[in-house]
Amino acid sequence: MARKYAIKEVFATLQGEGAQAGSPAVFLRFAGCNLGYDVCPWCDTDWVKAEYTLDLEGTLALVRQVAEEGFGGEVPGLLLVATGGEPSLQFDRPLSDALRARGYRISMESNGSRPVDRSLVDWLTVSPKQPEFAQKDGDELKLLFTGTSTAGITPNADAVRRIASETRFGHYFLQAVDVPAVGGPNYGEVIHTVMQLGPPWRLSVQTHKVAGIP
Ligand SMILES: C[S@@+](CC[C@H](N)C(=O)[O-])C[C@H]1O[C@@H](n2cnc3c(N)ncnc32)[C@H](O)[C@@H]1O
Ligand SMILES: Nc1nc2[nH]cc(C(=O)O)c2c(=O)[nH]1
Ligand code: SF4
Ligand SMILES: [Mg+2]
Repeated sequence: MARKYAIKEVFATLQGEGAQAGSPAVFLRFAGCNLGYDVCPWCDTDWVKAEYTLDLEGTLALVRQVAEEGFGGEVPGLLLVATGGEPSLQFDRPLSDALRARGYRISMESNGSRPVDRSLVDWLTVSPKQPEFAQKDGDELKLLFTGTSTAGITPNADAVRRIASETRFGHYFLQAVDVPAVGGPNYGEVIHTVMQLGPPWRLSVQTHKVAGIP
C-alpha cells in the first residue's frame, strides 16, 4: 500500500526566520512531533491533528495548488519549507525527488533530535530543544534563547556555547522565544546575549509575526 503523509497544513508565505528570511516559500507542515509540548511548552505551533492524510500524488497536488494560488505556479527555485511538528519523521526520498523534479529548493526545519539525511534537502535548519541532540551539522543552527523568563535549555550565554560546541553550521542564530502570555518575544535578553557571544552569533527575529503573515 502506498505510503501516506500526515499533513497539518500547506500554505504560501515568506520564510520568516534565519538566513533565508524574506524568501517566498511554500510551507509543508507535517503533523506529529517526537518531542512535544512537555519538552517545548512554549511551542507556537499546533501540529497535533492531521488535516490531510495523503499519498505522494495527493501531497504533490496540494503543494501545486498552494503554489498556483500563492505564486502563480511552481516557479523554478521556489523554496519549499518542510516543517511541523517534526518533518524528519515523514519527509522521505520519494517526496524529495518529486518536489525537486518540480523545481523546488527544499529546506527543512528540524529539532535535530534524530539524524537527518542531508541529501534529501538543499538547506537544513536545526533548532535543538535538548542539550543532547543528534544532528550536529547543517546550514544553520537556530537556538531559541529561553533565558531567565522561560524554562529551557538556554538560560545564558555559557549554555548556548556548550550546546553549539562541536557543531558545524554555516550560520549561528539565537531566536527570541515568543510567549504571548508573558508579553511576547524576549528581545531584551536575547539581544544582550548575542552581544555577549559575538561572532558568528546573530539575532533571528520571527519576521512573519512582525509582518502579520502566516
Ligand atoms: C514549530 S517548530 C517545527 C520544526 C521542529 N520541530 C523544530 O522544533 O525545529 C519551527 C520553528 O519554530 C521555532 N519556535 C517554536 N516555538 C517558538 C516560539 N514560541 N518562539 C520562537 N520560536 C519558536 C522552533 O525552534 C523552530 O525553529
Ligand atoms: N513565515 C514563517 N516562517 C517560518 N519559519 C519557520 C517556521 C516554522 O514554523 O517552521 C515558520 C512559520 O511558521 N512561518
Ligand atoms: S520540537 Fe518543534 S514542533 Fe515539536 S514541540 Fe518542540 S518546537 Fe514544537
Ligand atoms: Mg512557525
